[in-house]
Amino acid sequence: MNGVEGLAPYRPQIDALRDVGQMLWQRGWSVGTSSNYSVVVGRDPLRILITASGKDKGRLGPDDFVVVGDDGRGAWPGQAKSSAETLLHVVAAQQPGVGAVLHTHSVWCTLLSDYFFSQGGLVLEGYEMLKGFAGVTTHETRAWIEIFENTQDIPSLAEKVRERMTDVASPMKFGYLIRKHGLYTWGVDLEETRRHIEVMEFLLECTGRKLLLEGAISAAVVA
Ligand SMILES: CSCCC(=O)C(=O)COP(=O)(O)O
Ligand SMILES: [Zn+2]
Repeated sequence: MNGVEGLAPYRPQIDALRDVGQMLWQRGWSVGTSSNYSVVVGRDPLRILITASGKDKGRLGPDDFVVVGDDGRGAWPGQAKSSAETLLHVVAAQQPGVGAVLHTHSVWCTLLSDYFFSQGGLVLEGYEMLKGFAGVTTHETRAWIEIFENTQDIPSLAEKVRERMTDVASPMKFGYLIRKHGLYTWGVDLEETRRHIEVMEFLLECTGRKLLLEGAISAAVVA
């Protein structure tokens, strides 16, 4: 079996990820080859279909994907190099109820992840759109979105993320930010994860624009 022959059983999932890539690129959240996407295609052993590294996410080709196992390595030889951030997908996919992971690099995520970094995270609260997150039934919800320092040491970041996703007392829900880098979200399947990323991006943009508005109003009051 050569590198891409093994992808044949996963054509429906590949097509779905290509569509998501086009949408996220059009929204401006996955430009310049940034971002990576995955879906779980097997359990026992874990198998994740993930984007190959360095590809234009708005124009993903049918062979721009890799199937990896829980060590983040190709499940068979000869495949392309998987995303540089593969282990962040593996850690999320290893958690119960996670069937897909999407990572984006929007302008608002990049700026807010730096602005709120010293506070360890940011709060999303009071917005009706919070009900777009699975299990949330009221706008009177307080979602804490954690921010991790950016690093090129992905195995070490993956361990930090694992600790917070498996924290029994208060596990991270919905997603997290990486400072000056981007957003990771997950869900039971690609449909739910796509909704989560749209909701998260919407709420982060609200947070950023509100800060700008408040700044403009206080400047006007002073003047
Ligand atoms: C210009 S994108 C820098 C790398 C990155 O953060 C990313 O999301 C894409 O990396 P990949 O290896 O998955 O293509
Ligand atoms: Zn990234």
